[in-house]
Amino acid sequence: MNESVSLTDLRQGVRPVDHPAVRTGRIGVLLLNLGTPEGTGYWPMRAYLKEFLSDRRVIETPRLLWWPILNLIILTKRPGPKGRDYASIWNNERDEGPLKTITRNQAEKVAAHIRSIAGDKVTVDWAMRYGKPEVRERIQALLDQGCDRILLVPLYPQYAAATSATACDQAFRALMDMRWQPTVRVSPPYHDDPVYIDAVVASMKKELANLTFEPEVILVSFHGVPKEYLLKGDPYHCQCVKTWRLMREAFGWSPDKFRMSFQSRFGKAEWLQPYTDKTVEALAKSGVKRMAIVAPGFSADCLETLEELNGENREIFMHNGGEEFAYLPCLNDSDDGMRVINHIVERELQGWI
Ligand SMILES: C=CC1=C(C)c2cc3[nH]c(cc4nc(cc5[nH]c(cc1n2)c(C)c5CCC(=O)O)C(CCC(=O)O)=C4C)c(C)c3C=C
Ligand SMILES: [Fe+2]
Ligand SMILES: [Fe+2]
Repeated sequence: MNESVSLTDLRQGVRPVDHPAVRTGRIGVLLLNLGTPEGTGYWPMRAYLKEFLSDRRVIETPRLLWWPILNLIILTKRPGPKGRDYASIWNNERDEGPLKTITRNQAEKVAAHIRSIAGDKVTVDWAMRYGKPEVRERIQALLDQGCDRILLVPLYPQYAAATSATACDQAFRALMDMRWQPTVRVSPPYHDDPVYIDAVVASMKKELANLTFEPEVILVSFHGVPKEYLLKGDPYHCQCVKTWRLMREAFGWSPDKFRMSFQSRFGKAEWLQPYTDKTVEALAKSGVKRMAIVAPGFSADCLETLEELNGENREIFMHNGGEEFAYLPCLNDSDDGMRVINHIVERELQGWI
């Protein structure tokens, strides 16, 4: 080793001749979301569903049982109809799913915010657990820019093993091969953070004020998971209930007017209840004529909100006697939404910037 290089030289980028060049000293922030197919045709849909539904954090069924169900049934039958659903919400201008467009916008806005408070030493990027941009590739890009500290930000207010944990697994899998790993922080779930609750409530109030009718019922719908995951100790259910309770208290509505439910059931097993579609149908059949639905568990609008809630559930409501239905959008990259993500990133970077 060349011992003639002083500490000052090292700080200025001078290195002993036998040392490899390494860039250090920067901080990376990586926003993580779920992912979306690369296209709406059969093959991109199949590739997306295969990656998603092969994840053991998502499907906990023993592999020997799951493999034939996935490969022989689901990956044959599901890509076609689901591709058509995606086509109905696709961002044709950018040729991508809305989840991707919105997550990119969120990352750009966080980058501008962090630059305004910390200058130029932080790089903000984004990645998807399934599909592109890949987590491994974006972590490498941060390292290439000299980020030796990385903050991972799973964009899920409520923690679930099937979402937050698997996003982090993917990041840690990338780090597994590295000799010189960056220092890593993970931001916590924010289901009861007052900044998040205030933002969701403020955004809903603005949307409600623009409606031409006053809903008799507001339904707060969260993505479901199999009930078994709750029984095995996943905190997701309780975090959803707490979010709903805090929102309800902020609105001052009673639990029969401000309801909660779980959507997107998949397969035959029991999922968290009450189910959104059954709740919407029951509300309409019980004589409710005007309702609004909101999905605060999604940080960005996507298939599950734009097509399932604003499409399928609207139809269920109208078909069963409902007259007015409003879907209230997710926080997305709105000012209210960015207040939440900026707050989390700024707080979790403390001590680094
Ligand atoms: C089958 C198991 C699934 C579990 C468990 C699950 C949990 C879960 N998912 C989200 C958020 C999203 N899911 C989205 C789509 C989607 N989800 C599943 C299955 C499970 N999700 C599938 C198969 C799909 C693809 C569409 C379909 O074939 O039905 C999306 C939308 C992505 C997009 O591109 O728009 C989101 C977001 C959460 C939050 C969650 C558990 C807490
Ligand atoms: Fe899902
Ligand atoms: Fe619970």
